[in-house]
Amino acid sequence: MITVGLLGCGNIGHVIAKGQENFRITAVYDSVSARAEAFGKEFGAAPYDDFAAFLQEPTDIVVEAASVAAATTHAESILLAGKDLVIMSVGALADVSFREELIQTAREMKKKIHIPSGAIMGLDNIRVGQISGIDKFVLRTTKNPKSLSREAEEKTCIFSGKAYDCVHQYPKNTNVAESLSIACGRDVDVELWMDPNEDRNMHEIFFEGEFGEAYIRVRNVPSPDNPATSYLAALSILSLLQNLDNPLVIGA
Ligand SMILES: NC(=O)C1=CN([C@@H]2O[C@H](COP(=O)(O)OP(=O)(O)OC[C@H]3O[C@@H](n4cnc5c(N)ncnc54)[C@H](O)[C@@H]3O)[C@@H](O)[C@H]2O)C=CC1
Ligand SMILES: O=C([O-])CC(=O)C(=O)O
Repeated sequence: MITVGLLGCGNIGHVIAKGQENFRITAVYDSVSARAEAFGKEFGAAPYDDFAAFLQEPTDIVVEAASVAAATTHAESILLAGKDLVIMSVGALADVSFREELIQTAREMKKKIHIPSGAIMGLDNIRVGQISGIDKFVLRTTKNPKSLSREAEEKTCIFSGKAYDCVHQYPKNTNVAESLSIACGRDVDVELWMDPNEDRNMHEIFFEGEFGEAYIRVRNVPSPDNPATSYLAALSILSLLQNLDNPLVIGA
């Protein structure tokens, strides 16, 4: 049975705890220690308020489902502790030198860094962008203003530019922009819209290159406990964890 350490006992943490199958969450850490305590009690995991002690637990893999700040602070020490790592707050990897250092550490430690598909679909084959020419790559994200903790009377574009800048301005809402950039091997173009008439978290991907062209549209149900996060993002980690020890690997 794969043992998991969970960094971040929020919305995503709860979804994966409820779906434990082929893996067990045995240790949890949250900067709000009452959350780790309550989570530990509900799901039978050991709660920690000291990160070094959390890493001492003999877990196989740590799932970061907390924040870009948490991923930035803790990713390296997780790998150095000899654990595989799942990063949900992918915006942390927008800093190329930080990302390269992490990959180097993972290589030296013979550990893996997993980036789940999260709130989008198609991340697998978007990797063809690394081996074949791309003419255009645009991510258009549209969310209800509530999901962005904002208000708006009408559909409004609040960002248009590169993923690198978008994840710094909207770290809780655009991790997918960085996942796509890493997958296709270039800093992709991003538009971020808020629309009071849209009740889903919508991501549209426009991708053209040597392979042909693709248009992917995902209209995600927001998580009831955190409308910024699509429910699909939590399901995506769950699917990754449930299949870690599956000999049959599906997708690119
Ligand atoms: N890659 C993707 O496609 C997606 C990524 N996300 C990201 O996943 C992460 C988790 O999302 P949710 O569970 O919905 O968030 P949430 O806000 O419901 O839960 C986050 C939990 O982490 C804790 N936390 C925050 N910073 C921390 C730190 N520095 N150290 C320890 N604990 C910390 C909070 O106290 C909270 O309990 C967020 O960063 C979110 O932006 C969300 C959706 C899609
Ligand atoms: O959950 C979503 O729809 C996307 C999201 O917040 C992110 O990329 O951080």
